[in-house]
Amino acid sequence: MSKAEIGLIGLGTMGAALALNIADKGFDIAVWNRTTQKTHDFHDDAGDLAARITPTDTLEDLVANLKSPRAIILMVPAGDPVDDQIKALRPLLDDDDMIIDAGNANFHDTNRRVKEAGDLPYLGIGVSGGEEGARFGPSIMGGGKREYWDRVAHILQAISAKHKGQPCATWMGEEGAGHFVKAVHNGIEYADMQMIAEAYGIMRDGLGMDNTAIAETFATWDKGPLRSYLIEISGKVAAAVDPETGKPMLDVIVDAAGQKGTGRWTAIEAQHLAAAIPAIEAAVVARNLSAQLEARAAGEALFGAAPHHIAHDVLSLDALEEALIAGKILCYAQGFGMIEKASDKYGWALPLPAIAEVWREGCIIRSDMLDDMATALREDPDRNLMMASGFADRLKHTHNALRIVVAQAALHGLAVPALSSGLAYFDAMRTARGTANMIQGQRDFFGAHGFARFDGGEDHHGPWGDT
Ligand SMILES: NC(=O)C1=CN([C@@H]2O[C@H](COP(=O)(O)OP(=O)(O)OC[C@H]3O[C@@H](n4cnc5c(N)ncnc54)[C@H](OP(=O)(O)O)[C@@H]3O)[C@@H](O)[C@H]2O)C=CC1
Ligand SMILES: O=C(CO)[C@H](O)[C@H](O)COP(=O)(O)O
Repeated sequence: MSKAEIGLIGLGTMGAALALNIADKGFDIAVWNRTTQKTHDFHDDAGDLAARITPTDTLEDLVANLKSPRAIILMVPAGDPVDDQIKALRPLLDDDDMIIDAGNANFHDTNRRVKEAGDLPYLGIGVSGGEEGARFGPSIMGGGKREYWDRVAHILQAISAKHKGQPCATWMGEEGAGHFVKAVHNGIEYADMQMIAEAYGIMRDGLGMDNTAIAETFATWDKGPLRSYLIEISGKVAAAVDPETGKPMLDVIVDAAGQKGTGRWTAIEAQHLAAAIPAIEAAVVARNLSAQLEARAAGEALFGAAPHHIAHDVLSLDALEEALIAGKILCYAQGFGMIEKASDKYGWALPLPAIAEVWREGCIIRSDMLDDMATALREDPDRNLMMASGFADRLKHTHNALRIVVAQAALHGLAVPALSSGLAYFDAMRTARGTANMIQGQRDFFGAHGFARFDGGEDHHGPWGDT
């Protein structure tokens, strides 16, 4: 067999699907996995595609089976496994061979690895779409030197999702820019999922709807402005029945959300950047809180269950849909605002409209609304998305519904942290005169930190000694 065009390490959920996708698009690929049996099982199960796949038992064998200059994709868990693989590979590679970390790396690690790689070509690429996306067309966010991206772009664009024929695989910028954009994607994913879960909670506990009615509602919303992969799968999750018990799946799944860390990375980085992403942060906190099962049960025993039931004439499903539309716009406005801040801080010149475009298909947050976001960001990438005319009009029409949902949820003891953070962000961003003058007064009172005055000057002090 002739040498392969590209190599891949890590035949887990994503790596296996990505390798099949690459082979399916006509590229010969050599693969290696830490557990050798998995490599052979993978090859045995590859059907017609097996002819394009070279299974290898050692890293030396993998490297020997690749065309020079080589390109090797890592698809292993973030952190030490990536560093360990780089360490093991490095001595086997020539100077112009390339390592491509396609997992969910923390972009600070990618920045470091780019530096440590020196002249060895290194790319950090964010891949989104889960197993199905990896197999049939993910969204790909590339980071590293442009010339390195250009070397493999023909493969990455061929395997990516397409929006009206346009590949959803784009170079985002130098160093860890691709992994940064993927982290923000995941932060938005967390907030989008959390807001949908909050709407589910209002339907289940507030409006007393059963899973079938909830599933139908999501299916209806998926035909309107909320049309998106996450709304679609939420309807399917709500409709699914547990084959073991015959109960709705949602009634057998424990209400404690897992997380691998990308949302947390985004929240932490937002603090470093002084970026305002409250809905995303609220979604991360909500996952942390969800894990406190025993403490929450103790809280309910101590304080009693909240009243929950909301009358249907007070809160309609239409209002809930509008609240989700408003929440979604506000959450994306926050995410894109954070990307803009990072672009300035790290000097990446991140292409905001192209980011919206690359998220239109293939990734977990894909939705019809992203196409409109791409258009709005093309018109003016520096403007907060909530101020773009199309989105401002939608917010003018929907923010009152968000207000009603948050108010009713608060009155009935239903926690809606992401929706209420979205509303607070909206209200803060449409308030010219805020309340931070009080904070500045307090800071100056206890620490002589100084404050600016409306009538001029930056470093004034108050007459606190006289009070
Ligand atoms: N699952 C998803 O939906 C998505 C995942 N990702 C990212 O893709 C990457 C892979 O995830 P996923 O495929 O889900 O993970 P899996 O757990 O399914 O697979 C992990 C793979 O990495 C290998 N591996 C684990 N630890 C090491 C190590 N220390 N050294 C060498 N190889 C190792 C495993 O080999 P072995 O068989 O020997 O255990 C396995 O092949 C992660 O960074 C993840 O965050 C990105 C987008 C979506
Ligand atoms: O990157 C992804 C989707 O885009 C992965 O599925 C990731 O694992 C999701 O994050 P978490 O496990 O924290 O929910």
